[in-house]
Amino acid sequence: MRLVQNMCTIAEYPQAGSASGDGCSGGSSGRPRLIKIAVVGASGVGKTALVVRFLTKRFIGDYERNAGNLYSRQIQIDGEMLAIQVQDTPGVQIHEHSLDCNEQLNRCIRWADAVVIVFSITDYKSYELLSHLHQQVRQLHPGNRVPVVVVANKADLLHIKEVEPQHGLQLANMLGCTFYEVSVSENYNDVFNAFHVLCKEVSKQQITSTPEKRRTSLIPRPKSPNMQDLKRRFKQALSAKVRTVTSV
Ligand SMILES: Nc1nc2c(ncn2[C@@H]2O[C@H](COP(=O)(O)OP(=O)(O)OP(=O)(O)O)[C@@H](O)[C@H]2O)c(=O)[nH]1
Repeated sequence: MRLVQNMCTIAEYPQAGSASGDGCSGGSSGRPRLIKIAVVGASGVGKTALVVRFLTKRFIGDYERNAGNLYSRQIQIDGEMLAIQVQDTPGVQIHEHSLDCNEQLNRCIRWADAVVIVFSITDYKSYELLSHLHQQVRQLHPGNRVPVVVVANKADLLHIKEVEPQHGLQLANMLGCTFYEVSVSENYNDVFNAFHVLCKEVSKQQITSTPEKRRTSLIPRPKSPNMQDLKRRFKQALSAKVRTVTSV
């Protein structure tokens, strides 16, 4: 859902595509490194609430349907300032046993360095979407282990739960994802931790795959010139020249 109230603390970008596309700007240019995160899941599971909570620490319960907004924030991780962009996405649905993914959602997933898949413990259908969404992420990033975090939201509504949090954990483990059970409405720390862990993982990946690092690990360093050898060769060349001159 989209925020009804105007959030001036958050820089909002008009289009996901307008952001720097390499996912690793900054570094040598002095700008903070960029980490792009897409938040996906069924409608009404609390995606916007989660993003807003992470960005502003506040829980705002009044939303209208989300058209897909991009927000940004800078956070410090392990002493390094990182620019985080979070893409909120419209809710997805299952259509005849397969994911009803529109091009906008696919674009967001392709754009992202990491993905948060959200479901609500009060909505079994949103839980069923989890493995479909995970598969979609893997398909859109072939050969690339994009970090994925699974967030089970609305933990404060245990009395109307349709999914055992334990089942969410088991499925996330099976898919190789980190799992967080949170209540966006009641707890900021769990929300922050989920994003923090994700950012750390992406950051680690970016650092180990920067061109400079790759180049230095692949290309052997040229040997430093051996001065003794150079002197010997210079002497040889000189004496050959002297020999030629005296023979003339
Ligand atoms: N009780 C409770 N309500 C929550 C929590 N998180 C979100 N909500 C409520 O759930 C409703 C849906 O939240 P949104 O953040 O708009 O959900 P969404 O996934 O962005 O929805 P779409 O835009 O339709 O995709 C809102 O009324 C929120 O106030 C939570 O942790 N606990």
